[in-house]
Amino acid sequence: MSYLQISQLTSGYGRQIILRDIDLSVNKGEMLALLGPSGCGKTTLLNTLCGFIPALSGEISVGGRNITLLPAEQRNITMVFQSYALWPHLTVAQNIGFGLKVRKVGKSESQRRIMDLLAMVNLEGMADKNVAALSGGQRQRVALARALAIEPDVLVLDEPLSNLDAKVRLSVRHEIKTLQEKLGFTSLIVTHDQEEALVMADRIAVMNQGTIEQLDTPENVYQHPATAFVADFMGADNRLVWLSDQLPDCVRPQPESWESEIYFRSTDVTITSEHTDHTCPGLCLHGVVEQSAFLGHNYRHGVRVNNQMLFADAPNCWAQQTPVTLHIPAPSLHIFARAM
Ligand SMILES: Nc1ncnc2c1ncn2[C@@H]1O[C@H](COP(=O)(O)OP(=O)(O)OP(=O)(O)O)[C@@H](O)[C@H]1O
Repeated sequence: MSYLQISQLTSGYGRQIILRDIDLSVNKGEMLALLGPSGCGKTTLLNTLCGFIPALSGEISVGGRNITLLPAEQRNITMVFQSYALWPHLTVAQNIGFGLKVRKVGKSESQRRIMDLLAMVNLEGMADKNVAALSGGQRQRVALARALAIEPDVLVLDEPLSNLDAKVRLSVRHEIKTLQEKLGFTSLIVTHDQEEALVMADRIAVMNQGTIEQLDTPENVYQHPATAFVADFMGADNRLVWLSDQLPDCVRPQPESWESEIYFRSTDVTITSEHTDHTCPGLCLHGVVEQSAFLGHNYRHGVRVNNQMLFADAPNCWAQQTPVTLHIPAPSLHIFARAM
């Protein structure tokens, strides 16, 4: 059995049900990312786990202990917030030691833990600084150290990086991941940034409208999305609807009497001149280049295929109005059957 086990959980606000029959398990020492668009219920799931809102039905257990009905302070789950939620009038060390003081941990033990944590989050020498004088990245490290100080059973991170600028974000996310691997804490991180989830998490739960659409490794969620929603959300946002029997044999789904929705990434398309023959299995589409934009590492083209605009990336820029063939290799096509 997993360390954190959520079974058939339903919860919401008043009469409004937000989460329906959520099943989720997190192993000890694992970092699991909850990924999904705004409003899909990520924060509601964290709040239910932490005991800030009650479960309407279902069960939550940690290490075999049923915590479903326990008040927040008895769950030993700590949350790191997007807004840091530090005490502005206290120093770095006082913030980190706050939970230890509440738990009446002795002064010398407390001091030792604070110093260890300061070193772990690369804030040595900052113990006596006021948190108001720190940068965003430093504040989030203090918040992380404060959460870890009380050695929670589960650490919950609610969009911990979204207040940081792009560059700091990249370094802090690697720091959190390194720390998690070193200390082996069990954690749940909420994000709506797919790259962040791919980089940081051991497994990802993709959420949509209060349910989990796929719970899998980053590689599988990216390369083998289980549903059309996951494919689209993970960046395969070119979409075609075809009759299955019009598809080449190599990508034809079973049963054939179904309409197919096909998703693929613009980065997986090869643009070639109009009459190029492609030998490797996949889909060939004929169209005309209508737009191109420089993305830095390559160009993104808008190519009209029949009446639809599809996007395709290439290292070189294809001129507007050029007739082209788009080739998408079979493994890059994510095909889902649709009932007619
Ligand atoms: N306090 C509340 N009272 C009533 N409804 C709420 C409350 N908080 C959130 N909701 C609703 O619950 C749904 C899920 O919201 P939630 O904050 O869990 O989504 P989220 O996935 O975390 O979104 P975001 O990425 O924008 O933070 C939304 O429809 C939202 O309007």
